[in-house]
Amino acid sequence: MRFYFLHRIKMDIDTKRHHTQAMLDQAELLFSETECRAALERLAGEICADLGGKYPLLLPVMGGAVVFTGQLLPLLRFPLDFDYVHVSRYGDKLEGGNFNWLRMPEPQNIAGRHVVVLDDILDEGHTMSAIKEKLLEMGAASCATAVFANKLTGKPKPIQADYVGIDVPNRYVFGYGMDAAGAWRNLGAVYALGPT
Ligand SMILES: O=P(O)(O)OC[C@H]1O[C@H](OP(=O)(O)OP(=O)(O)O)[C@H](O)[C@@H]1O
Ligand code: HPA
Repeated sequence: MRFYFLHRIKMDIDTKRHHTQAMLDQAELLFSETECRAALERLAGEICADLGGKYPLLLPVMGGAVVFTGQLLPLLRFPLDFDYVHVSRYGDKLEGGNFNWLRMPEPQNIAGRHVVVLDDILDEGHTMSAIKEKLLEMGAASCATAVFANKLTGKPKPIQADYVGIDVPNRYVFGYGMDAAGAWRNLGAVYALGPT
């Protein structure tokens, strides 16, 4: 019986691995690793110029911001503090739903600080807008926003990011921290989902 279940789990994982690989094989490369690096370095230069003297508090939005943040931090050679926000409204889906607030920093760590929210993508803009509103309510002195990718949705957004790495077309994109059905956050380049 135990063998049957282990065998079953392995088959499920094999199927999932196969589907996940197929997703990448059918995807379109939008920005290569070299192009992503160049965009990151430009964006880091802008943040250094504007915020280098302000001892800001950096707040990545987990989990999509993990690659962007990990690549960006070593380029910010000035004093800063670090904490994180964890909120999700897509989960493994391709369309956003209700917010699932999983973590916000303690209000006493926000009050009076210049905060910089980091995220992988600004799509409809609801996530960044809601986070910024909360941080200002918590007493942040200012709230700057930086996203690696800004999606050109062609629709009005409740917020525009102050710092943008790349503009992506109005398609579902993944890589560089952005997931496709939970997978492929680990890619150093940015892809658009192919036909399903
Ligand atoms: O601009 P919006 O339309 O609000 O979408 C952008 C948000 O969606 C994704 O998060 P998601 O909810 O998928 O959680 P994740 O970080 O776990 O991927 C992404 O990381 C942004 O936080
Ligand atoms: N890709 C990955 N995650 C996302 C996207 C997207 O296009 N939009 C919102 N979250």
